[in-house]
Amino acid sequence: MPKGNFFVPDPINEPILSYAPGTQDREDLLAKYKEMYAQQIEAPMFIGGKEVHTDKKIAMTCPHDHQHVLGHFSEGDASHVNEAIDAALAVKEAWEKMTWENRASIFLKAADLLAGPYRTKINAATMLGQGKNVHQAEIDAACEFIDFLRFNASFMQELYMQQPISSEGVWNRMEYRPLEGFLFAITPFNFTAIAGNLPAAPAMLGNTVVWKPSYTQVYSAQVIMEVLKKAGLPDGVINLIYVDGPVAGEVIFKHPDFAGLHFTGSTGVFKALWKTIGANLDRYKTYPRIVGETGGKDFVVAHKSADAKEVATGLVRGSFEFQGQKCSAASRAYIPSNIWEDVKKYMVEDLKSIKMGSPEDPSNFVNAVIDGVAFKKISAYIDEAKSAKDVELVAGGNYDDSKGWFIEPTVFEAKDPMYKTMCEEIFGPVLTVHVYDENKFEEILDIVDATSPYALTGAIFSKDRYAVDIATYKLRNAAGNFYINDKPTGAVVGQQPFGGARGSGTNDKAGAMMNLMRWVSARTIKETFVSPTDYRYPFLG
Ligand SMILES: NC(=O)c1ccc[n+]([C@@H]2O[C@H](COP(=O)([O-])OP(=O)(O)OC[C@H]3O[C@@H](n4cnc5c(N)ncnc54)[C@H](O)[C@@H]3O)[C@@H](O)[C@H]2O)c1
Ligand SMILES: N[C@@H](CCC=O)C(=O)O
Repeated sequence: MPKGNFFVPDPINEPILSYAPGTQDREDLLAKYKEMYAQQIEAPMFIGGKEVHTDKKIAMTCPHDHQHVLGHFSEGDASHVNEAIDAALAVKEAWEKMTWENRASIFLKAADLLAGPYRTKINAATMLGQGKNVHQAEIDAACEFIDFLRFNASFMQELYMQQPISSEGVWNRMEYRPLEGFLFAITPFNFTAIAGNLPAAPAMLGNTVVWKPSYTQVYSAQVIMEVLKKAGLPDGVINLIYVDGPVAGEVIFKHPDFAGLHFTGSTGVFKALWKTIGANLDRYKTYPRIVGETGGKDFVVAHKSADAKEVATGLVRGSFEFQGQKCSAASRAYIPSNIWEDVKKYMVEDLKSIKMGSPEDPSNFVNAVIDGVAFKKISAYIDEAKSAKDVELVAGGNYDDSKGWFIEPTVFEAKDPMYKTMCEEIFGPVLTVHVYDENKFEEILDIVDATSPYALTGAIFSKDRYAVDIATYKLRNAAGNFYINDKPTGAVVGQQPFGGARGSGTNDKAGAMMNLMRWVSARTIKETFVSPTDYRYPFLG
């Protein structure tokens, strides 16, 4: 047992490597990419101590080269879900008894493995399987994931230090127990860091987890599991299953030991899961914790005092990095009439210079969208907008799925601020701009606030401080992450804790102590040093 108050190393954000031409880092990463491209892997599920292969093999392909197979993963069924739950419950007691510093140490080691020997592998896997360019892979799969692990260890320590006061003769203590039961982590395709963090954060606090990633993120999920095992994570603490969502849900949400859901994905799926959990409430031993970070329809509003070049740059990066497949991506913009022509000119110039293609060529700013389903959905929005009345195509608008799922960064101008692509989450490289009368700033803020059911991210560009102040107040419920004179993407762990409200989620802020608090159930312990031996009140004599 520990004899000392231990402190984890102070976390600092993992430095982002530049991968500039001529650097060794770039050479190493591209060599790893080529090596992995040429391989074929067989990806098993990880249940308890076992690598589980099944007869049902599903191909993993590259978004930019959809006929190229990276390997196959084994799909499981309800029996594997049950095995994963049993494995999680079997090791629960041993894992929650492990001292917190030993749990922390495993995840800190995983962070160092990712920062060092596994950096190229996790980045290359994310480029190949999810279609990220070098920079987007680096800020996600390496840096953000490393930050989640290191900062969460520090937040865990801080959480444990929150203790009640004690009065004379008494020692009050707060014990942060893991939840009673197992947790279910369901993760999206678009961020390797989120996929890793959703099972890792509750596990760090002593919980055991069943983790179901998106089928289009399995390739990098394998690397995550490899790293966690290499770091010493005991078997059964995180059980990785490749099972269809509804099949997994059918087993998990009926299980009496289901204790919590850590979800990131679309709003529709999250609402359906919440309803299922509600309908099964009487089956559970405890009230399950439900954390979900979901969709967005993220905005950029410019004031008439804004700098047109800054706005255009914020829009190009905020809307089109990773093909707009960020929950935070700018997808609706409100530009005042006095600067629109300049903003348009700069954006069109930038978009003409943008190259689209394979992530293997780091000069390709834009790569392919994730899969055929996304391609069809996004291109249908584009086709509809192209033929809509009062909607003008400003840039892009073409797409091609002959080799990969490529869609040009596309900008529309809509006269109606409530036009469909101003309101609905498209989750692709499509930005719609509404140009407003430069003297109707406050009116446009009301429209921004009322347009969408989401409230994830948003930005105001302005040189006028009164305008910044008004927007910050009027849009206080319209975004969980609000940016002043910056694009609405790229939150950094420890700096901009991330999450939205309204239809965008429970806003438990990934990468903050707030999130960790959802994975513990506190027990208050009062110890009296000298117990009373007379029931009578002293003043009664
Ligand atoms: N707010 C955030 O922090 C955040 C971050 C990343 C992505 N997102 C959102 O995620 C979405 C994109 O990711 P996606 O396409 O992977 O989302 P998705 O909702 O399609 O899938 C997310 C996960 O849910 C699973 N799933 C789907 N239906 C299920 C069911 N019935 N039962 C159980 N599991 C089920 C999927 O297999 C996947 O693992 C966008 O809406 C985006 O805004 C939000
Ligand atoms: N945290 C990321 C978005 C995650 C969702 O896809 C950002 O801030 O851009």
